[in-house]
Amino acid sequence: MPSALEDELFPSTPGKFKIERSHGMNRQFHRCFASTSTMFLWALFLIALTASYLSFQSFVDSGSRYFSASWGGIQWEKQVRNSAQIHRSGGMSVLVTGAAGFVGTHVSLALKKRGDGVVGIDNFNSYYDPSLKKARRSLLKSHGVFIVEGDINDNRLLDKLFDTVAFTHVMHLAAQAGVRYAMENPHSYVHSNIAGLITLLEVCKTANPQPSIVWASSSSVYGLNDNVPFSESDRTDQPASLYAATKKAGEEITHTYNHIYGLSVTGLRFFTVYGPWGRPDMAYFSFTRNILQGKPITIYRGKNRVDLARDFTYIDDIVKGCLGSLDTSGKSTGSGGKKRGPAPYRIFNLGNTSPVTVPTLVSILERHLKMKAKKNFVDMPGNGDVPFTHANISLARREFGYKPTTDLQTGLKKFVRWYLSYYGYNHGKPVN
Ligand SMILES: O=C(O)[C@H]1O[C@H](OP(=O)(O)OP(=O)(O)OC[C@H]2O[C@@H](n3ccc(=O)[nH]c3=O)[C@H](O)[C@@H]2O)[C@H](O)[C@@H](O)[C@H]1O
Repeated sequence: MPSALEDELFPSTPGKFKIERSHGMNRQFHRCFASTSTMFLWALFLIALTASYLSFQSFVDSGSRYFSASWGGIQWEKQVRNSAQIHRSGGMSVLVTGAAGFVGTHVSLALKKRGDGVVGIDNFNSYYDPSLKKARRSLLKSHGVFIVEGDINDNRLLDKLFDTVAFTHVMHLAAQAGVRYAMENPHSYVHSNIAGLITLLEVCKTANPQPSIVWASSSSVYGLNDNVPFSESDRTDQPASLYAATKKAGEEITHTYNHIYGLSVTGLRFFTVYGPWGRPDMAYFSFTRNILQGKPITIYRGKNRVDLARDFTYIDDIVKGCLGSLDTSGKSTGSGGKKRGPAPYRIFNLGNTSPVTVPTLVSILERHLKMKAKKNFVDMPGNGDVPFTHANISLARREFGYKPTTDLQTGLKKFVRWYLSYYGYNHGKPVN
């Protein structure tokens, strides 16, 4: 005989229905009641199942976070504090974000060499070969600079760093770089250049004392501006790429934090920085690799076959600009998230003031490499590039004596020397 529950679940035999009807209203009421309580039991069961799944998930998440965290602990704190030690009078302790990046490595090294305290943070992402970033980390380690592996979106890590060291300055260089890659992976620009920036500023605003912030904007904010040379007061509301748009947004976002919380902010518009330990995604670097490997290179051309040009700026000049900015940044005025008075908000171009065309860049590389490039000229695709850049640097010169001294010929010679010593002529694989 089928049970009552089976009856509820399988009321499909026509004969049965007839019998049930003949039992009248009382039977109907019991059926209805039994059906509601069954559904109620099932609902309870499902809720309990979901709740236990969710709590298991959060246990797994927090567990994996705990176990995979590469930071924290007494030894870690000791390394952070040692790295942040200041070894000159009037020195600063600087948190350098993106410290395993191209500019980050050079700036960290220069600060350390003059006796400032430096702690780096870098997420070692794979936008380009992470082994180059790790080699830069080893270089910094040999000079006493410790890089914490972590993301600037991790506010717990940032809080912990500020709990461990009272940083006087933040040199914020962590970013998703690259103009054309923004069409491939737009969200990575939002993640690093917008969300990451805000996470960092939130931590800086509540830190006590608040640090002064110097950060990397970009020449690309000038976008379709055609006033030459580009001055800081020129319009920057016509970005040509999402990369440029996120950097411009960064300028507006930092202004807000300066205005509301009294954070001292200096934005640096870098103009196509190049040099030893550079970024493999940039033209001068990938051209070098391809020329050495006998592979063709693509040279973009503008409208009416006009050559593209960039105000290529050598890394050592950029480093001087970064240190000059840190030295003159002025203090933040807030504390505990409250503004106490107006704080400096500055923006500077850091360029070279002498644009060079891309074909000229290639011929300089050919000379240094003693090899001919296989050149493919193609019309510039609509991918965010701008036809030329040219910096007016008078503001930075006036404020902290910024004066670039390395021309492209000299700078590329140093780059090629480094490239060959790092990768050798067998290209691609580091020699050590
Ligand atoms: O100043 C900046 O704010 C930016 O500078 C840099 O961007 P760009 O000036 O675009 O440098 P880069 O890619 O080296 O291309 C150089 C030239 O080579 C041309 N180019 C490029 C690639 C190629 O295959 N062929 C080619 O002709 C290309 O059309 C261009 O004319 C940084 O990458 C960026 O992160 C940001 O910091």
